[in-house]
Amino acid sequence: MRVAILGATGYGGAELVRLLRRHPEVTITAVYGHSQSGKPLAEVFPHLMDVDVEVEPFDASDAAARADVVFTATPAGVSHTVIPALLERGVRCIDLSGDFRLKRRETYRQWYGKETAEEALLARAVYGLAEWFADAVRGADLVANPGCYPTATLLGLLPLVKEGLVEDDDIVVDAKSGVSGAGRSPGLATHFSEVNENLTAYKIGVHQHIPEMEQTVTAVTGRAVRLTFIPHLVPMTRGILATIYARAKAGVTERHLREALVAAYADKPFVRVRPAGVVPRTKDVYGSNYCDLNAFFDARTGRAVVVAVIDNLVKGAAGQAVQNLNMMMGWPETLGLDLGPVFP
Ligand SMILES: NC(=O)C1=CN([C@@H]2O[C@H](COP(=O)(O)OP(=O)(O)OC[C@H]3O[C@@H](n4cnc5c(N)ncnc54)[C@H](OP(=O)(O)O)[C@@H]3O)[C@@H](O)[C@H]2O)C=CC1
Ligand SMILES: CC(=O)N[C@@H](CCC(=O)OP(=O)(O)O)C(=O)O
Repeated sequence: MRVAILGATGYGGAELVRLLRRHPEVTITAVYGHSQSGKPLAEVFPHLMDVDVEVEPFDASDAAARADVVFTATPAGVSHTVIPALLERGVRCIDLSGDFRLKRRETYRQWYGKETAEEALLARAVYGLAEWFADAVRGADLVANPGCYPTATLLGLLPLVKEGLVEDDDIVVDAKSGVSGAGRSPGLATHFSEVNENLTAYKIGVHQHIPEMEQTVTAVTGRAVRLTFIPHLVPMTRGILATIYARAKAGVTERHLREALVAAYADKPFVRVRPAGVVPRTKDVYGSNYCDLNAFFDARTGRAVVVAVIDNLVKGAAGQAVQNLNMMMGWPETLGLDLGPVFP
């Protein structure tokens, strides 16, 4: 299978190269960039020095001639301008950005402050939360790979709301991300001396992942929900930890909560429900496609608590995108993703 990557000079794109070059069914036939076109990829990323490809300017006809599948790992507002031309030429697409995740154009406009695709194309896109929408992903020609925060949050939350173990009206998600979640472009918000030994909440109540999470809870439960979601920037490179709080329904105990997680992910190779009482940590999944989860019950306040961790660049981006490719192609879900976590 011939694949091309647009945005290969970014963190998500580089991580796709790292994973796909070892994938037994895949050949990377082209990598496209933006401002760094013309350079060898190894010059942009010395850790990929044995990958002998040059970064090229993107052209849809060229990509369609050279690839069966194109991954787009571009900033918000870009992929919706290139994917229609690829689909018209019969190329299947997996988009790592937010452009095709929300079903309503107006919602995207409101939360991203940009334009995106026509609603017919948004309807055609399958939301690639692989553990929950496998059947739809199998037949898809356009997959919207989930956001990093929604991946961790939804994997933890969906089993509880689906089984009706918690009230829908008071869900709070407190999430922390490493700085690579902000991408490679330098900026004041990610400047070492301002991030190091610092901890900050940001985009309180206005983060663009809020409608994605709400839309997906509704898709699974049929019920409208409003989530409080507060992201934080943590002075580490990779990793997301989401702590989800919700009022448990009467009679619900930690055993019920954990049983719901175990049942939801019994045959899912990348979700690991930890033994009772064990708190997942970001280093337990670093560099891997795992999401580690556990549920707890705060009996004093009646709150269910779920802790979920992922590597934002793997399960939160490139790893989940490869998982989606495997499912689209009917290959084993784990192909090319046998990555043990790096510890410590
Ligand atoms: N980082 C993460 O943990 C996650 C990221 N995502 C999403 O994935 C996408 C990529 O993220 P990430 O890799 O972190 O971002 P980066 O900023 O690291 O990389 C963005 C890439 O897109 C290219 N690019 C920038 N502008 C344009 C343009 N106008 N047209 C074509 N290409 C362009 C950049 O090229 P150049 O070299 O010129 O800058 C670079 O290759 C984003 O939408 C992000 O929100 C999703 C989940 C997790
Ligand atoms: C730490 C950090 O800044 N994280 C980014 C993650 C954004 C992202 O991945 O964007 P989309 O999924 O919407 O494309 C943020 O919070 O905006």
